[in-house]
Amino acid sequence: MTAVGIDAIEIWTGNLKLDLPGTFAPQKGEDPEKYTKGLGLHASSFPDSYEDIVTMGANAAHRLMERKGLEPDDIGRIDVATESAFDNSKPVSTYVAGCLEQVFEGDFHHANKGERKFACIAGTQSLDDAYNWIKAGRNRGRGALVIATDTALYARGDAGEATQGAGAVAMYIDEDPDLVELSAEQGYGSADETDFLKPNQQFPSVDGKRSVQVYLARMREALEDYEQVAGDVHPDDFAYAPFHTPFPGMVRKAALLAYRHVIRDTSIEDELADEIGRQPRPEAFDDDEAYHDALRDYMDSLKETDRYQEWYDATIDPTLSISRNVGNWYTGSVHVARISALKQALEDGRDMTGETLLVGSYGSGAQAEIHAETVQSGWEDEIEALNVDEQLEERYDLEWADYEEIHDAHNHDVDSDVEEFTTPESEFVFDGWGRMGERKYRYVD
Ligand SMILES: CC(C)(COP(=O)([O-])OP(=O)([O-])OC[C@H]1O[C@@H](n2cnc3c(N)ncnc32)[C@H](O)[C@@H]1OP(=O)([O-])[O-])[C@@H](O)C(=O)NCCC(=O)NCCSC(=O)C[C@@](C)(O)CC(=O)[O-]
Repeated sequence: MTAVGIDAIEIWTGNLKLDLPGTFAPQKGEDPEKYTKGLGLHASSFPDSYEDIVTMGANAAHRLMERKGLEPDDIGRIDVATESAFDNSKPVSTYVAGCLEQVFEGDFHHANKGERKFACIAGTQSLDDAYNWIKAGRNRGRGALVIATDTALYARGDAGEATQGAGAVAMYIDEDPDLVELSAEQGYGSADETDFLKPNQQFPSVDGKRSVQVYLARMREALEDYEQVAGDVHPDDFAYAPFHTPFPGMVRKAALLAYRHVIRDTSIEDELADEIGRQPRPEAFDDDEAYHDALRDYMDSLKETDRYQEWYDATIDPTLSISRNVGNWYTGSVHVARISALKQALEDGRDMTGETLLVGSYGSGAQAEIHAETVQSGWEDEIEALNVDEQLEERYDLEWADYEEIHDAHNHDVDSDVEEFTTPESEFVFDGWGRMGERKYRYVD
């Protein structure tokens, strides 16, 4: 069977940055360590006044197409995953195609375009659509462009304001991919939940504490479902586990639960038994409460073991390095985590070809999905070609007053006219409104 997966990937961060411990925490009267140690966040990315989900998505796709020498004719689908769309009918992918047609010869008239919505998991669902389209043989030798782009803003004063972010990830899905092959096996955990939603409103209604619990519950279901099709997962089976990362502290919680689950009935549980005992089993308890108390105690002890900490440092921590500095990119977040891990592997000189990634996506509302990816032999060139560090370094560092202005500039209910903080260069920019209320874009050399 032909391998199908991600051939190339590019990211585009919003051009502005908010320093969370340095600028945000003091204004909130909070300890900076709530951000750096608690949430695990140092900074978030924001779009400048001329940026939005279209410019960020088109800029990431432009870089990707140029680098891979792709022409519009090579692309048979453009799927955009976003939960920040500004139009209930015309998909963002049409705007992105319009942008790209300004800089490439040819057009995308024969490409199928769409938009996917299911909170943050829509990016992974778009990968599925592309994978299925290619596997079904309907692609006529062409690949799919998948773009995950979001401006994750919360209402001012909402607890979620700490976890904002903005950026896009563009991926080219093709046969015989250079980066990773996607597994056919997938596991799902899905339920009708009311934890985070935007009922025809720009900023989310969110029950933050509950959203954390729902994330953990759905991820666990997805892992169990994945094991039904792929067999039991063992920690030695995968090199990294990139997870949806609304903030690194969320993944810290998920990783501990996942580790407990995957070491159950393995030699690792046996080896740890002298130090912390064996995992509690429900049948040994008279009631649920006693079982859950025992489970919590076991997890507290597990977290402190060298064995767990070494696993966490090697397998999870490398997936969080970009997220720490950009915040939540919603649909792009798990794809940023994959890049972080592979970037760390490259910096460590690790040979990743043939290694497995266990990828956990999540979207509020709520659904989790787990699948595996096999790293391909072209991965080093793909990751080496990224300019993530330069992009992050070049962001304009917002003062508090700037932050207030730029939040207003992107608030659909506020009529504000904010000067740009950065000067666009070799990128698409928002260029005003058309006669039917459409957004217009232009490429700035
Ligand atoms: C995440 C919350 C709830 C945090 O809400 P909060 O009330 O601002 O923060 P907190 O008081 O819970 O503190 C956060 C952590 O910092 C710690 N802390 C506190 N102070 C200190 C200190 N001085 N030194 C060290 N640590 C400190 C504190 O103990 C805690 O750690 P924990 O106990 O949870 O491990 C909020 O930011 C929020 O509502 N965020 C938005 C929702 C969200 O991100 N949920 C995540 C799961 S849902 C999801 O991932 C989906 C999503 C959001 O991406 C949307 C989609 O799918 O489309």
